Amino acid sequence: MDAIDEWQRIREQREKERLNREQLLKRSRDDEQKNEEEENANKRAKLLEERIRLATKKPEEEQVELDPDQIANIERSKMSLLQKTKKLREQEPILTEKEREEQMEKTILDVESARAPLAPVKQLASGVMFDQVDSSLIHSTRWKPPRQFASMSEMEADSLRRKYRIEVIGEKVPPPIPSFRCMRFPPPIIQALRAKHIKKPTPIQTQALPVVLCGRDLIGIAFTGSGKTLVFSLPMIMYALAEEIKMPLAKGEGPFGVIICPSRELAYQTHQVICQILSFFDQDYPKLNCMLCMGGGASSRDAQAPPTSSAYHMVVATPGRFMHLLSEKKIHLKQCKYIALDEADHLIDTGFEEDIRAIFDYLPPDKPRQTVLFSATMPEKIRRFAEQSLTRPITVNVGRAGAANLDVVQEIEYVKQEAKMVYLLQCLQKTAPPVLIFCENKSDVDDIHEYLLLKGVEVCSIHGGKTQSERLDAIDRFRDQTKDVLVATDVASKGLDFPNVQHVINYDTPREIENYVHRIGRTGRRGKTGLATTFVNNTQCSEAILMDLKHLLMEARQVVPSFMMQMGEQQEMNVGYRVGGQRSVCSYCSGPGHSIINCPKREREKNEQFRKISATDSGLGGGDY
Ligand SMILES: Nc1ncnc2c1ncn2[C@@H]1O[C@H](COP(=O)(O)OP(=O)(O)OP(=O)(O)O)[C@@H](O)[C@H]1O
Repeated sequence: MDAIDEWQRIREQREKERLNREQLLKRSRDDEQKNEEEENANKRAKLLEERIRLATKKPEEEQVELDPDQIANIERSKMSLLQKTKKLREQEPILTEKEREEQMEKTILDVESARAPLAPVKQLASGVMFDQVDSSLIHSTRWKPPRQFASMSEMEADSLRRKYRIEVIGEKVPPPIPSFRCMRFPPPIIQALRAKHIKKPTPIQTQALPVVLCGRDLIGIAFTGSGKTLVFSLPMIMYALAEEIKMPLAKGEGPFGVIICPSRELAYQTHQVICQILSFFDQDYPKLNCMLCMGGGASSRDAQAPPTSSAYHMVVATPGRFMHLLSEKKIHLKQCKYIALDEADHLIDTGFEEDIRAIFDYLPPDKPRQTVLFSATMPEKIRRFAEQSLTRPITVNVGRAGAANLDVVQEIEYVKQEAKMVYLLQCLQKTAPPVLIFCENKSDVDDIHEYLLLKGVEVCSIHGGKTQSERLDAIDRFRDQTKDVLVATDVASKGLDFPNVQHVINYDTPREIENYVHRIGRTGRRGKTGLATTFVNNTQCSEAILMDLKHLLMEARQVVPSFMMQMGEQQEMNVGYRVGGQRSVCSYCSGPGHSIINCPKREREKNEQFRKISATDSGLGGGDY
């Protein structure tokens, strides 16, 4: 029994050993297979990698040799930070004083123009910029130049442009047309122009009207009083007329076009110009309405209620009020294809940029539209800004942007601060009325107004502290010549058109040369000559403005007083003006006597931003207007 048990035990033992051996053998076979599979997978991955590398290999990668930059990079990576800085300093090009200054100007300008361009938010969000949009988004009108002009060769067109000193930039520029009749305006418009003694287009109108009538975007630059208002008003009327004939507007509908102005006074004036023209449309033509939309509450007597009971084909507006109506959905821009920005530099430059951007956002992003920008001055910053925001715009330029009107005789007089008021009375004798007196501050306007009233002068005044009704009343009374003298802050310096102003007196020198150009531009309009007298003294004038003034006078071939002439090279260098240099205007404000580095306008705007003074719809930006 024991032997049998023993035998049984040995058998079981052997059987166990055999099973273990088999298991071990199987495991080792499995491992081998696994290894083989892994090896194959690795081989396949390597093969694939190699194929990808070969397929995507750039020719230069085939070179095994490293290029000098790669070597330098490797070397640089081994360096300490101090060594790297030293090396970079050594590699910096040695710039001359002038080159360094130019580089600095470029950097400042790049920073200043780096803000996002004007475009509907929807368009910006989808990454579509106006200059990249297809031509189906360009507003097209039915207007065509008459055959004799359409068939004009480019050479003929250029020679006509040279004759009128017109400069154009852009593709496929329509020909200049020196006749309103040839511009195919309907009889009521021609009659309305005749009634205002407007028979022949001014140079800016000769070229810019065909551009806008064709439906192209425009950047218009021309000196003060050269008739820019008609360039953006007449095409809007023509477009509204064509649309109304095609499909009359129902109650509450419209507008087809909008003009945005930076001040209520300017909006009021432009609205009047359009209404005067519309009053010549007889029963043979559809009735067109133009709404004036501006702030100022109940006092803004001509401002209309939003269109619920009637249709408005056109709107002239200030940005703040217009934005308000848009946001309250009291007005919409679904049918609007035409938008004009008067004094665009001023609108965009000051606190209105955000309002303008918001207004653009209400325009349908996928429909064609036409944008027209106009200004008497067009600093580089605004030009860049506008070029980014328009569709293949055409720039029409008559004279240097920011240059003074050559029809104005400019006189500069040194008057001590305490003698100014008395001398003012004497100065008023220089010409017959009407005379405009400009001051920087509201309190000076009030003082002069009171003083002249006491002296028996028929005088009225305007500044930002007065009610809207008082402001418009003063403008009307000066315009209809019931008053001989208007004393004003810069609220009246931009764009306002008074007939036959004989003399503009700058009681104090404006802080910026742009304002000087606008102020003196209130005279010498419609081709007539005018006189401008500016009081200067050393208590109130900055060196930069005096240098600007000196160069502006020289450019306009005016007499430069000897004390200004003596402002020598050293002072010119102090304010950054390069005598004999190629560039002689500030790329920020077009001032001819300083550079962007020490631009008084930039300085003021920076300070204003710092103090968080934002412009309101009350007039012209911040400041003591
Ligand atoms: N072709 C023309 N012929 C004669 N007068 C004109 C002509 N076009 C416009 N005018 C008149 O010239 C005056 C100045 O026009 P407007 O106000 O449009 O000038 P502007 O260029 O806008 O000036 P600013 O830059 O000061 O705003 C107005 O009284 C206007 O009626």
